[in-house]
Amino acid sequence: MSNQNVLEVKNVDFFYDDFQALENISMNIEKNKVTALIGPSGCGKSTFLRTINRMNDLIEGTRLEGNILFDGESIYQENIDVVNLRKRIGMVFQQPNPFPKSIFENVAYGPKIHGITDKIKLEEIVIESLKKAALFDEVKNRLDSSALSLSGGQQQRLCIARALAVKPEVLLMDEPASALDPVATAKIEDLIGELKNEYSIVIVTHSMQQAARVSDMTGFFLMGELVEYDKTDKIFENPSDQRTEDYITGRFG
Ligand SMILES: Nc1ncnc2c1ncn2[C@@H]1O[C@H](COP(=O)(O)OP(=O)(O)OP(=O)(O)O)[C@@H](O)[C@H]1O
Repeated sequence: MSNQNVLEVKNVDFFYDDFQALENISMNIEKNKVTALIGPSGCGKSTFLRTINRMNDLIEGTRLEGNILFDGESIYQENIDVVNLRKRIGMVFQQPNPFPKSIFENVAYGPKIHGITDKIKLEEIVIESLKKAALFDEVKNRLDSSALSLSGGQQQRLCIARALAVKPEVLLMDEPASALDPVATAKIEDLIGELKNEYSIVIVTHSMQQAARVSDMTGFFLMGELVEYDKTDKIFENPSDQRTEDYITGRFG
């Protein structure tokens, strides 16, 4: 395999009981790039995102066929350590969901679970993660305040800091800015641009403008299929498939 691909998705079918939500998805996700997943509501973007760190395992009656390789190794092989997989492939959700604890404790939580107890080490990780999430300057004097006292945009950056604290390689983001105002959204988008130097990012977004602004690669999903996957410029300027063109020009969806 080429080492520029952090993930290789191979012929993935996905079912919720009898309902097939994904059909024969294959795509390579490149290292240190931002990959955007777009498409109309219900086309399977979030389902697909959750197959990448096996979050769908938590939903009863689901089944996956095909395979996903992460760093060349199947994440669907038996006996895989799913907790470790989710440490390496972190996730940020649509609604900021900080714990009702202090800012510090939110970020320290993951490292603590993974066995780090040394106070100085924890403090280092918290500060570094808050800096990487472009939040440190805004909260450095109130690390012991409740995370719930932060604005929505700050809470989302805190959730990003929390995800970064366990040193993931991939960051999955499911519409991370859709609950935020334009200023907070712009901050998240700037942050994504920074983070790709160090992480590989896969982002689901309803906003084609956002996909065009932040991503290197874009995949267009329609009714469970990956219709087209290419460089973002190509998708938005000269798509190969008529259905992609119809979608990006607003003719449906
Ligand atoms: N837990 C579930 N159980 C059963 N069906 C589900 C479940 N989650 C999603 N689905 C179905 O799978 C299909 C894909 O849903 P998914 O949420 O992945 O789409 P999406 O493209 O992310 O949509 P949106 O943009 O609205 O979030 C839909 O038909 C949806 O109804």
